[in-house]
Amino acid sequence: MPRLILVRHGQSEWNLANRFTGWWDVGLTDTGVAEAEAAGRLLAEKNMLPTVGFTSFQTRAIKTLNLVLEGCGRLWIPTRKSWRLNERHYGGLTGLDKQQTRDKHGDEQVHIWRRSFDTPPPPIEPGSEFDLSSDPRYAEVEVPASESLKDTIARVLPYYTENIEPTLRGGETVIISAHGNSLRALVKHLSGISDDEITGLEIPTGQPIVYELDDNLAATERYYLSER
Ligand SMILES: O=C(O)[C@@H](CO)OP(=O)(O)O
Repeated sequence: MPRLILVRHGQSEWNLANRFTGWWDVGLTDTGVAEAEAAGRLLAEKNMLPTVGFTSFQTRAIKTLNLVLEGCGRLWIPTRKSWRLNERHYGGLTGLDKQQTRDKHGDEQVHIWRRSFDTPPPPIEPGSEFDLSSDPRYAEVEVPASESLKDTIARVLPYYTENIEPTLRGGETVIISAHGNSLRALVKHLSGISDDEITGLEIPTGQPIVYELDDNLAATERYYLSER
């Protein structure tokens, strides 16, 4: 039966610094590296060995995928990257300190920007230091000015259906290394979680989540590998 392993990147520099990150490209901290390495060792211990990998265009997820695969002796498997697996774009909040933003705009407003299903954060100013529209990695992509979780789902799910589902149907054990919100999009779809409930689901860094799937790719089980 096909299996899908989801892993959120290890702790990033801006997770640690408490800054809104989104599409901005930051590295892993030493803790993040250790989390990814431990995830790889866990996959090896549990004999849950990926045969195909997918990740985003963002360094923290790519590095996590590589460290996980190295940890389980699978650096050699085919991997594919897509911007569609990127974190949700944080718009004009990108780079701001989360606590300072709460102090300025209030807890309620910041909670809406962070966890509303369909209200996007304010758009990024064109030409701002965090504007990625001329980054060569996004040459083929219309970089959004900001995204809600709903917008994120609208670009993650077609990629899952068109590229990942056919791979799973081929009987592969697929690992996806991605981000809090691109993984929420997948968990919402696979576990049939409502719009209201999905925003409350927190996905921890560096903890492999396993989906056991049936032949129709419906989830029969979802569990944290560390709990088995
Ligand atoms: O800053 C971000 O891009 C995300 C993930 O770290 O944060 P949040 O918890 O607000 O979705």
